[in-house]
Amino acid sequence: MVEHTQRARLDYVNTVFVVGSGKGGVGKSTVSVNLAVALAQRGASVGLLDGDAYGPSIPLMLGVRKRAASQGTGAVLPLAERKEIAPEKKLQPLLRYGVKVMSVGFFIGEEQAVAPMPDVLGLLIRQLLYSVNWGELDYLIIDLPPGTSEPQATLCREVQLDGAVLVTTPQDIARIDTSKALTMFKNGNVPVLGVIQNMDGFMCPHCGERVEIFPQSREARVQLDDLPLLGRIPLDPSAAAYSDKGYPAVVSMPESPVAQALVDAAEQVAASAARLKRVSAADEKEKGDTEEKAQTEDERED
Ligand SMILES: Nc1ncnc2c1ncn2[C@@H]1O[C@H](COP(=O)(O)OP(=O)(O)OP(=O)(O)O)[C@@H](O)[C@H]1O
Repeated sequence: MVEHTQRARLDYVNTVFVVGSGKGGVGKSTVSVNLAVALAQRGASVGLLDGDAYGPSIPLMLGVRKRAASQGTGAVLPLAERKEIAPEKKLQPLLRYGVKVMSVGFFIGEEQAVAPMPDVLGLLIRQLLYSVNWGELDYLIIDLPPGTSEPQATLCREVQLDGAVLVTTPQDIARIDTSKALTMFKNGNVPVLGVIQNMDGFMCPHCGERVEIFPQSREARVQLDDLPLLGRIPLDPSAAAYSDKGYPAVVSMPESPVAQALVDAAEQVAASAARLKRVSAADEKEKGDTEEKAQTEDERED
C-alpha cells in the first residue's frame, strides 16, 4: 500500500467523497446527481464536481448546459499550484436544485470530440478544486470518469478523500470492472463507503412490477459483496427521460421506487461517511494520546 503523507484536506468542505465505477454507462453520474440533490433537500450545503472529461453528462442532467459569461472565464490559476486566490477571482459554480455545480464540460465543451490527455485531467481537477468559489460545504461530491486512470490517480495522491462510493450494475462484466476500481481505492488508502447497485431490476411501465433484466453475477461476488450495499436502484425508463431533460428523479418523480431508493442511498452514504469520520477522529486522538504518553515517559526517564 502506498503511503500518502502529503494529501491536502480541502478546508472548505466537511466531507468529500468520490463516485466511481470500473465501467462506463452504469449510472455513476445519475447516482452522483441524485445523491447531491437528495443531500441538499435534507438541508446540507452540497457541491457537485463533474470530473468526467470524456463524457461530462452532469450539466445535461441538471439542465445547466450553458456557461454564462459571468462564470469567470478570466480566472486563471497556474495549473499546478494550490495557492489561495481571492474569492472574487474564483470561478463561480452554477446553482441548481440547491447544489453548487462545476463541470470540466464547462471548459472543454460537451460536443468536443477530443478529450484532454490523461495527465491534463489531473491538473484540470486540481484547478477546479482550488479555483472554484465553493463557499463552505457540508459535502463535495466528485463524479469520476470510469476506470482507474486520471484524474483518479491525482485525487487519491493529493487530496484527503473521506470516502468512495462505487456504482455498478448487477452483471458480472460490470462487477469485475468495479472490483478493479475497488482495488485502486484500497491501494490509494481511500475508505470505500460501499457499493450502489444500479439498474437492479426494471420497473415495467405497463404492469408497474419489478422485473429482473440482467443475469445475477457469479464472479467478483466475494470482493464486492464484502462491501456495504448502499442501495439497489431499479431501472426506470421515465427516470432516464426526465434526466435527459435536466430533471433528476428525486426532483421529477420523488414518490417513485427509483427516487426513493436514491434518497435512501443518500442517507446511507451520509451516515457511513459520518461513521468513518468519527472512527478516524478517534484513531487520531488515540495516536496523539499515545505519542504524548511516550513523550512524558521519555521526559521522566531523562
Ligand atoms: N436507474 C436508472 N433508470 C433509468 N435510466 C438510468 C438509470 N441509471 C442510469 N440511467 C440512464 O443510463 C444512461 C447512463 O447513465 P449515466 O450517464 O449516469 O452513467 P455513467 O456511468 O455516468 O456513464 P459514463 O460512463 O458516460 O460516465 C443515462 O441515459 C441515464 O439516464
